[in-house]
Amino acid sequence: MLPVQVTIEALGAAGDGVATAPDGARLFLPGVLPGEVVRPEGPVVLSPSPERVAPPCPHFGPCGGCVLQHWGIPPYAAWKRDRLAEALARAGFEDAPVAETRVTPPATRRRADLALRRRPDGSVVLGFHSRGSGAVEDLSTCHVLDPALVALFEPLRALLRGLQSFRREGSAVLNLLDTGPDLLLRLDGAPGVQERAALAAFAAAQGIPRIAGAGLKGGATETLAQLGSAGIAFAGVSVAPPPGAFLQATPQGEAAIVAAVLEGLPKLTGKARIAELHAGLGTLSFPLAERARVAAFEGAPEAVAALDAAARKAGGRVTATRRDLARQPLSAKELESFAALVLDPPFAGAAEQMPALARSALQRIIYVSCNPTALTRDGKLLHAAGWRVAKATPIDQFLWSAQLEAVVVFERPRARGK
Ligand SMILES: C[S@@+](CC[C@H](N)C(=O)[O-])C[C@H]1O[C@@H](n2cnc3c(N)ncnc32)[C@H](O)[C@@H]1O
Repeated sequence: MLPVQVTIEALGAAGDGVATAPDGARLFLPGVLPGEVVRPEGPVVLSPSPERVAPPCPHFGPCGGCVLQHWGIPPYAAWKRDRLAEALARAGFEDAPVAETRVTPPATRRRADLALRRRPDGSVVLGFHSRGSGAVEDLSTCHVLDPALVALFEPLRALLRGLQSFRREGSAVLNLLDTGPDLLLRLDGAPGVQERAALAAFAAAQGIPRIAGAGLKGGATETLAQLGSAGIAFAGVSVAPPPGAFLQATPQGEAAIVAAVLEGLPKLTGKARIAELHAGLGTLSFPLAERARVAAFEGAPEAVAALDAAARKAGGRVTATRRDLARQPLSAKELESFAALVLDPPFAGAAEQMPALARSALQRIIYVSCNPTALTRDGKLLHAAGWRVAKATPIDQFLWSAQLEAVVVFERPRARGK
């Protein structure tokens, strides 16, 4: 039986409040804050925290996109900073210098993967997955997404309602590029000739240069409508991303990551080279290339092709190599010629690459992390090999979520006498 009331001790990694029941059981309760007295059934807040604020979005609660809109920004940002400090402490870096959290503003997210469902009456549900269930929250608005993407919700619903190739479920990946919104539709049917005409008319009406399609379970991506070029620039270099490509979630988050990465570089001589792992489209490669030559490695074939084409046009300071770094990590020997290394691995981290990094002769490793648990695991190896943290910067790319992005600058202390 649930206790009558509990006090919230802290927030857990998923943003739920943690409390201890009288019988010692740990309770995880959504929508509460540290210090609040709460009736667990509901939960019902009996004494609200002074840090509690009114959530701005009408979908907050059921929508799984945000979990912390009810918390004031200063304590929320401090919580994210503490989580980074804890992740590093668990790796052995007890006193790592952790900067203040760089928080990104609302209404700036430029990438959304929206779930789609067709109701029995033919109408379309479009939104993020509901919290704790497979259902989809039908969104009228969104306070984190860029308004240019929110403005597409209703027109997309109307388009999808008329598409026979959308039977029961699908998703719409929207990337807001410099050239406008880029749309990738993953549907449970294949659009025919007439539907392609409807998609082209939709693209023209909504100022969408490209619409691509793919099956629900992945497979080949094909262009369904192309009215113009799709592009985005990094440090002034224009890249043509494949549909649905990875982008840093907000321009402000990207700028904060780039700034922290560049700040973490050592002094570089004219001939210095930087190794960059998990380079994607070159978000970091081109800013890095303003400081040194960059050898960029990336596993996804479409991303590396886009990066390579842009790099060649830009004059060759970036070389792009396709490499699966989980199967074929760079060896300590291969790393010898680099002045510094930047890695920005996927959520799983870089377990296979870390042993070679730890024992390499590198002096600096700049680790861009989107997963504190993987950062702890990967950081442990560096700690054991004598590395220290020169600076760690938490970056709140996913406002009001429990996710945490960070740039951590690892430095090898110089051997005595050198
Ligand atoms: C977090 S994204 C970062 C991309 C880029 N640095 C950026 O800022 O846009 C991680 C990248 O790692 C790549 N990746 C994932 N697994 C990989 C692997 N086994 N080998 C090489 N690259 C991989 C993904 O394709 C993706 O581009």
